[in-house]
Amino acid sequence: MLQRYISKNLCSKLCSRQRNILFNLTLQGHSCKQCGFKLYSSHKVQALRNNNERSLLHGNNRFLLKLRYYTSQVDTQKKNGRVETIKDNTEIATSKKINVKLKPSELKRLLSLAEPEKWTLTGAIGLLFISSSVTMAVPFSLGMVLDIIYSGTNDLVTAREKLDELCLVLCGVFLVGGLCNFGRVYLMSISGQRMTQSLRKKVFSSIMRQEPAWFGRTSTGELVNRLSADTQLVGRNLSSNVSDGLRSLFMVGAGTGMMFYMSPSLALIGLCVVPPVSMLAVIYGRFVRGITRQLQDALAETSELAEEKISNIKTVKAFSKEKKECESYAQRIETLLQLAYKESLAVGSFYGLTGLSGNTIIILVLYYGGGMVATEQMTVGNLTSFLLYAAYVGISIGGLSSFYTELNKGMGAATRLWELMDREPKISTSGGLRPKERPKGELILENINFSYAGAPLIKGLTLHLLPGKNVALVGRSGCGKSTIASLILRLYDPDSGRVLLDGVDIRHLDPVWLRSHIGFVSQEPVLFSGSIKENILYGALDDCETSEEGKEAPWLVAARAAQLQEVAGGAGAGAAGWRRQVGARGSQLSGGQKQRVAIARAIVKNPKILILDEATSALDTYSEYLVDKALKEISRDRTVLTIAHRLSTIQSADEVAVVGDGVIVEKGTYTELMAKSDGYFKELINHQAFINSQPKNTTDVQNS
Ligand SMILES: Nc1ncnc2c1ncn2[C@@H]1O[C@H](COP(=O)(O)OP(=O)(O)OP(=O)(O)O)[C@@H](O)[C@H]1O
Repeated sequence: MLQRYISKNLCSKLCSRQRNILFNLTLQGHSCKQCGFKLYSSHKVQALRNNNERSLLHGNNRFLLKLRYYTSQVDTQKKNGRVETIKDNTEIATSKKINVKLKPSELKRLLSLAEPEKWTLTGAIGLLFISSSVTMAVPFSLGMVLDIIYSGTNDLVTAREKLDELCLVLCGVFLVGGLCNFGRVYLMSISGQRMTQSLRKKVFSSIMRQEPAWFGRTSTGELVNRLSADTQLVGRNLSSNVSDGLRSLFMVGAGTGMMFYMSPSLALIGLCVVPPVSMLAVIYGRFVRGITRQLQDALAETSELAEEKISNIKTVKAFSKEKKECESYAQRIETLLQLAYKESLAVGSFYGLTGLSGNTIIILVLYYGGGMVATEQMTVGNLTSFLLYAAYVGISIGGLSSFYTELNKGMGAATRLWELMDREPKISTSGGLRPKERPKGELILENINFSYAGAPLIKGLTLHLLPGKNVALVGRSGCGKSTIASLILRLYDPDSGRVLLDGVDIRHLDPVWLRSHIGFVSQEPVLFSGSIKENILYGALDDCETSEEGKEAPWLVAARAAQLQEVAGGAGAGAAGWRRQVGARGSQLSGGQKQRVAIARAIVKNPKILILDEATSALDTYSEYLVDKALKEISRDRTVLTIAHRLSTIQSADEVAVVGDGVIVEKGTYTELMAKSDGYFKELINHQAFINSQPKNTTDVQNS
C-alpha cells in the first residue's frame, strides 16, 4: 500500500511535467494504478529538470525524495534535439524516511504558539467553564421540576411557589450563561485571528530569509498555501477548536460525573461504548493527519499552476493554450477531489459511528433506567436528568471527535510550518563585518567554481574589477554571465574560490552592508505594484526621499538620470506624474520604461559598484543613447560590470572580459581583442554581426 502510494503519486507528479530528463530512483515500487508505470529500485523514470526535493506522506511517514541530475547530460540532449539514454552514474536519487507521529513535544510546541494570548485565552476558558456549568445545570433542574410536578403533593400553592422560584433562578442563570458564551466565542475568535496573523508574519519572514537556491527548489504555490491555509488552520486550532474541545471535555467529564452520582450502575452500562470509540478515534486521527498533509500538498500544486498561468496569461493566449491549461488544472483538481473523497469517507464514517455510540448510550439508559423507575429504584425526574446527561455526554463525545479531527489537521499544518520556520538559510540575511568606510570597490573573483544542482558551470574563473573602470562581460548565451553577477551580490556562494571586495572575502561581510553598496539592474527588471516614485525608492537607503536645501531629492535625481520624466508625464513632471501607478509587476509600463525605472532604482542609493545585466536591451535607440549617457555619467568613480550583447555597450567599456566554458578566456580592450586574428571574442562578434544582418522574422511575445 505504502509503495503503491509512492509510485502512484511520484509518477503522477512526474508525468505531469513531461520533461525528457531521466532519473534513477533508489526506491522500490509497484505499478502506478493510473498509468501502469512501474517503479523499481534503480529504475529510470522521467523526472523534473531541476534539482528537486519532494516529500510524500503516507500515514505517519513522510518520504523525502531527492532528485538530482547533471547539466552536461541535459545539454547533450538539447544539442541533439532528442532524448538520449543516460548513463547510470549521471543521476542520483535518495529517499529518506522521516517519522511524523504526533509527539508530545510537538503538541507542546503547538501550544507554545498560544503563549502571547495566554491572558485572553484564560479569560475565555473561565467564561467557558461558567457557560458549560450553566448548560450542565439544565438536566438537573429539569429533573427537579419534574419531581416537583410528580411529587404527588396536595399543596398546589406550595408546588406553584417552588416552581416559580426555580424558574426565576433558572432565567437568571441562563442569562449569565448566554453572556458568558458570547464572551468566550468573542475572545477565542480574536485571539485566534491574532495568532494566525502573528504566525503569518513569522512564516513570511522565514521565507524571506531563505537563499535564492532554495526558492528554485520550492514551489511558490506551496509557500503561498502555507502562508494562507496552514497558518489559518493552526490559528483556528489553538482558539476555536481548543475552546470547543475543552467545552466538550468539560461536558463529558461533568456529565459522566453526574451520571455516576445519580446511578453508578446505570452509568457503567451507558458508558460501555466509550472505550471502543476512543480506540477508533486514535486510528482515525492518524489517518486524518496523513490525508490532510496530502491534501495540502495537492492544493499547493494546484495553486502553483493557477498562479503561474494567470500571471502569464498573455503567453497562454498567444499560444492558444487556454483549453490545455484548463485541462491541466482540471487534472490537478481531480487529484484533489480523489483525496477529498477519501477524507470525506473517513470523516463521515467516524462521525456516523460516534453519533451511533451517542444514541446507543441513550437506548441503553432508557432500557435499563425504565426498568429501575418501574421498580422504584429511581424517580421519573432522576431518569429524565440522567437521560439528558447521557445525551450531553453522547453529543460531547461527537464534539471531542471533531476536536480531535481538527487537532490532527492542525498538527499536519503545523509540521509543515515548522519545517519552514526551522530551516536555516545557507546564506544568512544579515550579520558579519560592516566596515565603517565606504568601500573602494575593488572586486576580485578568485578561482571560482560553481555548479547548479551538481552541474558545474563556472570552473576556476578569475576576474579582477577595478574601481572607476567599466568591464563588459561577454560570452555565449548560458555561459554563466548572470550567475557571476549573482555571485558578486552573494545570492549564491561559490563551491570553491572566493569573491573579494577590497581584499575581504564577501562571506565575512554583512550581506545587507554588501548589497547596500551594489546597484543591480537585472536582465528582466521586476517592478512591484505602486507608483513610479515608490518603485524608485524601493532601492533607496534612508534619506533619498527628502532633499537638502536648494537641491533635488536623490530619488528625483536618479529618476532624471534614468530619463524617466517622459514616463511620469513630460519634462515638468509634477508630483502627480511620479505617482503614476505601474500596475502589478509593472504591467502598465512598456519593457523600456520598466528598464528605466529599474535603472533609477539601482542608482538611487549611490552605490559604489554597479552591475548592469543587459540593462538597456529593451530601450529604443534614442532612449538607449540617453540612458547610456546617464549611465556613463553615474559610472564615474564606480566599479561597473556590464553584461552586454550590444556592440555599442561593449565598445564603450574600458575592458572586455570574455566568458567561455566556465572561465575568462580572453580579456582586453575592444580594439585589442578584435585585433587577434583567431580570437574567441572576434568570432563571437563576427557571428553576432552576421545574425544582426539577417532579416528578423520571428516575434516573441513578452508579458509586459
Ligand atoms: N537557478 C538555476 N538553477 C539551475 N540552473 C540554472 C539556474 N540559473 C541559471 N541556470 C543555468 O545556468 C546556466 C547559466 O545561466 P546564466 O543566466 O548565468 O547565463 P547567461 O550567460 O547570463 O545567459 P544569457 O546571456 O542568455 O542571459 C544556464 O545553462 C542556465 O540554464
